[in-house]
Amino acid sequence: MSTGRPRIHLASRNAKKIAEMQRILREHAPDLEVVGLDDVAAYDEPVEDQPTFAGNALLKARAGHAATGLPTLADDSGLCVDALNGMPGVLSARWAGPAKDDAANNALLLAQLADVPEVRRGAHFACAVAYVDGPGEHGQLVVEGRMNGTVIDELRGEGGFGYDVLFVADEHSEPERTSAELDPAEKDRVSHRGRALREIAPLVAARLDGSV
Ligand SMILES: O=P(O)(O)OP(=O)(O)OP(=O)(O)OC[C@H]1O[C@@H](n2cnc3c(O)ncnc32)[C@H](O)[C@@H]1O
Ligand SMILES: [Mg+2]
Repeated sequence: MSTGRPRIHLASRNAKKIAEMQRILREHAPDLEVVGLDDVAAYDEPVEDQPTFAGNALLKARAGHAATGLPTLADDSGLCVDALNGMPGVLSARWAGPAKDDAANNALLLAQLADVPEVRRGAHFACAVAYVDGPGEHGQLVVEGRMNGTVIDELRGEGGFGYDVLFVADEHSEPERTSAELDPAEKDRVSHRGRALREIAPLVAARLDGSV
């Protein structure tokens, strides 16, 4: 049922990512009514085959907009590890195989970094958020956010998702807490996703308002 509020489609299959996106959007664009992939008719979702986060986020947002006719937001994100030349990067979700299993991904990353000393365990999370509401370049917006930190050598914490149990953001290194040990609001404040969504939320709100 329509609430009269501007509606936006969030094209993601990752429930925990969606929860983060919704809570950040709620704070920074409270008027938006968000609908998820489960609320719209099924459509062929694209293969995420682009070399960049921005490229994949745009693929997902374009496909979502084409299928639903709704303004669509999509996030593509991942962990880029210095000692692995930026991998897993855009391959983060499927690092240990097509099952997209967080525990298997973390176990593989830990094994790959087993001999890497702490001083060389730098990494960052990257997030591109794409918004599409029409054809061509002027029907789209893309922003990017980043969170710098370190990959530790054990799993710690119960919150968050994905690689959060292995990652200590620079802002939370003293005392050391992984992203999975932070309150949701603490993670959002420093996270790649929080930064990208806080940048795009007012731009999206203005476009939905018709003021740009
Ligand atoms: O593509 P959608 O349907 O949105 O869902 P997905 O889980 O496949 O999402 P991505 O393709 O963007 O892959 C992102 C992966 O990167 C990791 N990741 C991204 N953001 C993260 C975060 O905030 N904390 C921990 N891991 C994260 C995690 O493994 C995700 O599955
Ligand atoms: Mg994906």
